[in-house]
Amino acid sequence: MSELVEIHNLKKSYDKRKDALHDLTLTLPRGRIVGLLGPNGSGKTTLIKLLNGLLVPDGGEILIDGEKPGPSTKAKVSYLPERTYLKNGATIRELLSYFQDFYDDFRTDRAKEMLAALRIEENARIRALSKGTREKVQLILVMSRDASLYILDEPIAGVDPAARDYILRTIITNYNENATVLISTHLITDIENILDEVVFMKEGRLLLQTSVEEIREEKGKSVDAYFREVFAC
Ligand SMILES: Nc1ncnc2c1ncn2[C@@H]1O[C@H](COP(=O)(O)OP(=O)(O)OP(=O)(O)O)[C@@H](O)[C@H]1O
Repeated sequence: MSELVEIHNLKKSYDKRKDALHDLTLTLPRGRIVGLLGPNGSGKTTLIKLLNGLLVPDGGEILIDGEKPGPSTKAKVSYLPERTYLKNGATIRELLSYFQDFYDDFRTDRAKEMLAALRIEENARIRALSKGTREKVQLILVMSRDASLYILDEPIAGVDPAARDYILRTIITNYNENATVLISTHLITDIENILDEVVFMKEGRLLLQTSVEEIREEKGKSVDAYFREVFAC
């Protein structure tokens, strides 16, 4: 079976003086949880937007399950953006039905179970929720799809530490073994226990792609400690 994501010589610049992504080549296998890590401005969100078809590359190619980002890949990719996009006036129950109508692979029962575990009321309106609860709701909606690729941009930044553990467990238990989860975050210590591998980006380029096991065994370090060493200012 081919790799789930193949990226070849990808290039993107917002202005001519500097490339946000420069000749990036990367593959993501199926069935892995991958940390997309790098300092501020290294190109993580740009890559994520390109994977979701929200930006168009200036050069190179992205293939998801053999297809360029577009309507048919959108049906296979479940995306948690950096910022919340939920309609403020909607209740959670309305959002569940909206997701059910919109995505064939949405599992309402799974979403309800997670909402109940985090004691989030389905009657609540989004505008009445705290920022962290809104983020939890959004992540629950994204993880309740049976997607091939989950792309999570900073999924736990606004969530309290106790809920982080539940959310990370939710991520591990709610994706099928052929799916891949790509997680961009600066909270490396919090997530490194669930990661299979990491991609380090620097200045729009791939610096390193390796398994977490290799960092632990060969470098004798946690991913967080290794990241701090590699990117020391
Ligand atoms: N809309 C934009 N217009 C102009 N430049 C942009 C835009 N978005 C990103 N950039 C630039 O592209 C580069 C990569 O930014 P990007 O947001 O992809 O990085 P990032 O790794 O996600 O950063 P962070 O960790 O801070 O979220 C940076 O130099 C940034 O200033």
